[in-house]
Amino acid sequence: MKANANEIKFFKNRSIIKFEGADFLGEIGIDGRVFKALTLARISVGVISQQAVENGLSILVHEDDSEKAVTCLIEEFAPERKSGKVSQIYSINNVSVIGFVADDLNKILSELARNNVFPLLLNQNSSEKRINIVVTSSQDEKTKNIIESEIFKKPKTVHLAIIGHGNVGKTLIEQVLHSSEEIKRRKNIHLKVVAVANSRKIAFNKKGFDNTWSDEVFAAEKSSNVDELINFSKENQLENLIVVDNTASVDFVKNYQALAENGFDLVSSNKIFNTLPIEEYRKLRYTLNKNNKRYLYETNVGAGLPLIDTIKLLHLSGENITRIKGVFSGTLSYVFNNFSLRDDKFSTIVNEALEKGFTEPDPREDLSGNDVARKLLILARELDLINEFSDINIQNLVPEALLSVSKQEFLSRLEELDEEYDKIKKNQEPNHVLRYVGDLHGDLQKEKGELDVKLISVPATSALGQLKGSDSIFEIYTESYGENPIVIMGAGAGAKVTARGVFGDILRLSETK
Ligand SMILES: NC(=O)C1=CN([C@@H]2O[C@H](COP(=O)(O)OP(=O)(O)OC[C@H]3O[C@@H](n4cnc5c(N)ncnc54)[C@H](O)[C@@H]3O)[C@@H](O)[C@H]2O)C=CC1
Ligand SMILES: N[C@@H](CC=O)C(=O)O
Repeated sequence: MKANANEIKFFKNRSIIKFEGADFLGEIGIDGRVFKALTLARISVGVISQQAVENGLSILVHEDDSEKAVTCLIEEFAPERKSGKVSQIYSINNVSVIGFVADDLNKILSELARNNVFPLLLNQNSSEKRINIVVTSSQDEKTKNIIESEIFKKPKTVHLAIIGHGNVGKTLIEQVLHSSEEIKRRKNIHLKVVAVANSRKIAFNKKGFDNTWSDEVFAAEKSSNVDELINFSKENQLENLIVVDNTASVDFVKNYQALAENGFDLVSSNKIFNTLPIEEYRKLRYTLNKNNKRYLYETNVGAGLPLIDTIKLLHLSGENITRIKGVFSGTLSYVFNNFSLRDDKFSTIVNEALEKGFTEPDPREDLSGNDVARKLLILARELDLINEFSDINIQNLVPEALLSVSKQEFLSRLEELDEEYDKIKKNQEPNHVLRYVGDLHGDLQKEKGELDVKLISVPATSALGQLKGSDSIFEIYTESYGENPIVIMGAGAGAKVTARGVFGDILRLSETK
């Protein structure tokens, strides 16, 4: 029988009466006495479920009748309670019942489970495919929405919380708002941005933000706090939750665990989590598995380039990756591509990269080599290597004296780097250019690989030497491909390409939700 729009029934304010006993198997007349007692008390009975294994009965009644139902059963079964045959009679209040007809109950149950909804009661009339499920009232609207979108093929609503609305986050929100109608039409997915946060405050809009989102964030009064986000998602019973971390924050990643435990899938352009000590890295993966949640971070390396997925697939399919090297930083690509060819000062070009939105919030993260080192470590861990950040040999381009000053002071003293880099440029062999490279090598079948991050001088005619703009290049050497690496090249930084990559991760999660 086909599902039909008229067949969803929704009743709030119900209670489950639980009747539990030690061993009723083979006992005749118990059920009859239960129903007779309830009938004499003029209590109307709804969904009934019999738990053969635990030897119990669950009966749905209106919540106004719940106390009376428990009392009349306690009276009826006084002797059995005394002998211990009936162990417990009690009620679970604040539940709702949803009745529907579905062709594929398993699909619905798995969608509900993915959203942390586990029915308290379920009964099914197999010939009619009619199902009644009982859930706690704090999840009833969410349950109804999920069932409706499954059986009536209504657009599936995916609720997005965007954390960080700087270069990448702001562009992402604009891209989502711009494409949401098209995605609804083509994919039957309704993307709603319901929360936007920065380091100070968080704004919510249950209906979904529109183009005035930044005014709403400006006017928001709630302080930026993940508990606010979790409470908001619960109070509003939001299904299909994704949190998107577009910060570079060391603090925000500490919330991933709690978010996964509270029903959120995760997407991140922030690289910090994947470079934490391996124990913490593994702990989140364990929590994700346990809670049936996913974490995607394609933009962690190579911005919008399809790098992590490619490496994951190669590795998963058994291909032996023997080395990965290249220019991993869009910022340092831009800086050295331009500095090598132009007569401008090093500081001028670094400032340009900053203005173009290629750098990390603090550009010293790029110039110190930390950002490239993180990317290298993320790739190493995709290959199941257990390297730590401290294993990486990093050539830091920031002078010691500027490492611990404020970002503003660093930027105002940037010209102090000019003389040094001018010298390095001039000391190269003829027709050579500077490139800042990452190299993962060694025996990658062992527990750990060798990770080097350094500034080198290469012939201008080489593959690295011909790099342009802010392009990154990744050479992936594998056993099957021999000496000719798989090469992935393209914009390695920039708000638009990165936001597009984050958007891709959101869609990937939404489609499998
Ligand atoms: N710019 C690029 O080309 C690429 C950037 N990324 C990554 O994207 C992330 C964001 O970069 P941008 O947008 O350029 O940075 P940004 O500095 O422009 O924006 C960062 C945003 O995060 C917010 N924020 C910081 N700490 C927070 C916290 N604890 N809680 C809530 N919000 C917080 C800030 O208020 C700001 O809105 C970084 O992790 C970066 O590594 C990744 C690939 C490419
Ligand atoms: N600052 C980074 C941004 C992308 O990860 C870079 O320049 O590559």
